Amino acid sequence: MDFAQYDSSYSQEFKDDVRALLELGGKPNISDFFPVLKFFDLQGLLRRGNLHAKNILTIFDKVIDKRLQTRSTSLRDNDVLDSLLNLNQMDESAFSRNDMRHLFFVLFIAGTDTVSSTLEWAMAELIHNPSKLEKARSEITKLMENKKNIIQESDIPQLPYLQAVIKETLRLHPPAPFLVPHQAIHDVEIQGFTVPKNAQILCNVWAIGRDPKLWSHPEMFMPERFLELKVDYGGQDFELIPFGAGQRICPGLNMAHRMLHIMLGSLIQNFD
Ligand code: HEM
Repeated sequence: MDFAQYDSSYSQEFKDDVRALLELGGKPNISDFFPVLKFFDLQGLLRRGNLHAKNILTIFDKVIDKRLQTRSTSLRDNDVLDSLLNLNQMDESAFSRNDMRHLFFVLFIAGTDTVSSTLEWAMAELIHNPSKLEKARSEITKLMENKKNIIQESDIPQLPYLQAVIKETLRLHPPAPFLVPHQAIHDVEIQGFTVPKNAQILCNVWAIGRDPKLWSHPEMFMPERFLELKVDYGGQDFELIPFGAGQRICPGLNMAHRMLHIMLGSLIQNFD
């Protein structure tokens, strides 16, 4: 079963369920404003979300079953699934099959649509701004002149304009526009506002990314701004936090950083 095979029915089903779950998660939910209504799930968001989540978990079950059939009794260590199955076989109580299904669930939900939607936005912005696309292409062509292969991870630091394109895309189109809901564990005062204990906190990074007090011409796609600004999305510069910040910052940041640059870079390098 190969998720990367675009014509496989599993990968299509899986993609549709992930997309549907993320769309449901991004919809305004009346229960966020009136928590007393949570139980009634008036918009059916929870009910529909649970259906898609169940489908995804079933697909993982099939993947795990198939691997269990093909793998021999000895412990193999070929990929993440093998390593997790080894852990599970060594001590089922320490790492159960259910833990495995849910670990894959969170990794795939958090790590697929976020990267693909950022890539789609980057391509859309570049297509609407052909001079910026040309600038990105010439930077890549120049660097790769004497190299035979497509962009590698080690090339990323030498591609400042490509890096600026990714930052500018995440500024304008953060895939998690409100980050992930957090909860205040005690009363806290921030700049004169009291946030009461247990309040749900949504951080509007979409609005921060377009705040005219922070960015000049905030609605314009201008990667050049990042060539001068020393601002990064590592969680230290609060004007650009598409991955969040602090203790719960996205653990996939480094992987996403590499994937975004390599994928966008090789698309620009190889297609017109
Ligand atoms: C453009 C790509 C991505 C963006 C913008 C992004 C953004 C985020 C954000 C905003 C959060 C919540 C942070 C918070 O609680 O405030 C998060 C959490 C998370 N992300 Fe990412 N992410 C991306 C890619 C990935 C990838 C590739 C993976 C792994 C394969 C991943 C795995 C996770 C996980 C497991 C969490 C939950 C962490 C926790 O609950 O503490 N993400 N991400």
